[in-house]
Amino acid sequence: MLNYQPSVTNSKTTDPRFELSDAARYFYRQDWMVGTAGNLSARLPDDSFWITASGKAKGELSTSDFVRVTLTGEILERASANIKPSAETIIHQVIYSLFPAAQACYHVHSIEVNLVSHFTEKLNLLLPPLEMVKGLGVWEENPQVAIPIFENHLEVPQIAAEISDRFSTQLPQVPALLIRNHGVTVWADSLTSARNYVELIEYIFRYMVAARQAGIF
Ligand SMILES: CSCCC(=O)C(=O)COP(=O)(O)O
Ligand SMILES: [Zn+2]
Repeated sequence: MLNYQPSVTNSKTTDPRFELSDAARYFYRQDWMVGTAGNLSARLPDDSFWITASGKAKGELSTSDFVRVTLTGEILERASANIKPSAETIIHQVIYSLFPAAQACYHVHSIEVNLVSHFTEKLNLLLPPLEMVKGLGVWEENPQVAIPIFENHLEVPQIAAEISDRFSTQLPQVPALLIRNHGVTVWADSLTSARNYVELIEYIFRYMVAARQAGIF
């Protein structure tokens, strides 16, 4: 008997839009991608990337809710002409251009991100020296790790330009950045790692909010 594998199985393993949709549904259920908030992308071997279309409910994405764009933002593929790439695509372009190893870039909005973004007025937010920081790639005893913070300008290209300018001269210690009153963006060398980074960062932010309430940090 022929061992028939339906083609959908094959495309599910090779087309990152399935994993991006699953991740978005998971983040939605955590309250980190409420409504249409946030955007996710995955880089392809030709350096183009699939990104969530703008204004789509992130808890119920399908493969037609993505746009394939180049590193300069040119649209290559979409289900129909009225589907637009995320309004924040230019931030993903900057991340993929600055970090050639990045294969995925995830941006979510949680309550904790917005709370901790007020814990300092400086350009960097010091993270507590938790064991969890190792999951972000810093294997040090008592790590002193800070996450860069950017202002939430109305014009997204201005946010992207400030990220590009700052990171061109000073690389971040961890693959993550905060936009004040807005959200967090992480990048990683795989979709699985990007999902883990979001979870780790969200854990650290939850800890920071709870610790501040308890007068610890
Ligand atoms: C309701 S969230 C406002 C826009 C935003 O910050 C975001 O992450 C979602 O924008 P998109 O265009 O990617 O849907
Ligand atoms: Zn956003």
